[in-house]
Amino acid sequence: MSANKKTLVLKVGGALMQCEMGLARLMASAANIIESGQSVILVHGGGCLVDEQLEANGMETVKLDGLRVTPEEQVPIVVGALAGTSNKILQASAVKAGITCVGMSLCDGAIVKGSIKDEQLGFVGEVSPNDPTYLNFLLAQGWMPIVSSIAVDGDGNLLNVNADQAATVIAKLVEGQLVLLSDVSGVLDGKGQLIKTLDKAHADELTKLGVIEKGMKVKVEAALEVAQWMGQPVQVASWRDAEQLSALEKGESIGTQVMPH
Ligand SMILES: Nc1ncnc2c1ncn2[C@@H]1O[C@H](COP(=O)(O)OP(=O)(O)O)[C@@H](O)[C@H]1O
Ligand SMILES: CC(=O)N[C@@H](CCC(=O)OP(=O)(O)O)C(=O)O
Repeated sequence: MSANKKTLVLKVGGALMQCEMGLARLMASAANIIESGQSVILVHGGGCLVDEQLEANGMETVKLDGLRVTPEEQVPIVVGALAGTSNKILQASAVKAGITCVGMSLCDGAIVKGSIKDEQLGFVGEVSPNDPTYLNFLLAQGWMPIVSSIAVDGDGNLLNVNADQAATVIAKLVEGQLVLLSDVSGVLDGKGQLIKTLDKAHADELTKLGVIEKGMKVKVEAALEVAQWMGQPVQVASWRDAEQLSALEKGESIGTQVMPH
């Protein structure tokens, strides 16, 4: 791997797992980027798969400010949908695209420290960067880690972590370039138009107005946190435009550029 290129940390949302064409395109782009000498880490969600699995088991989905309230009885279903089904769907697609990948979660190699975020949310985790050794080892082999957002705390509780928040921690761990890929072209304004650049003041204003809400509120907060931490913009874009990812290398922007200031 080239030493002067930052590792690309791509976060994909759950809707991708239900779109075969989107999956194939994303993996083809990732394969090209890896081929060009840049390392890639894929961090993924799977919220819609969790919703489906909960419903199939007669359980309710409750969210607070974009985060799933996760009572103890839902933990096995959440873990199965994220660390199991979602992770393996992505691995299968990566292998098909010729990528050597390793399926993992936030529980592996002590990469992060996890704790319960807020008792109100149940088994929802907050994570902080801990030790990048395992990830760096995988990247040094030219392999692509595929990371689900399941973590564990010091007491051995499995925790459900929002995948955008998981991606911020992975980006910090490897000091990588973070791109949050969702099912929308980026952050949209009140008229549904794409916002090309977004700073904190503008994001706060749109959040107050209710234009940025739910999952996008969590995503923008995650993007702002990493942009400020790294001192460089973070992109929020669509996985439907995965072929545009190569434009990033040329310094071009895709989707919404979330600014550090
Ligand atoms: N201002 C906004 N711009 C774009 N999407 C928004 C906005 N506010 C709320 N959303 C919602 O946020 C969703 C993306 O967040 P989320 O569902 O968590 O995505 P993912 O699963 O890809 O992480 C969009 O599909 C949209 O429904
Ligand atoms: C605590 C929390 O909200 N966890 C998320 C984890 C999955 C996720 O974030 O998936 P997307 O990226 O597809 O939204 C959830 O259970 O839905």
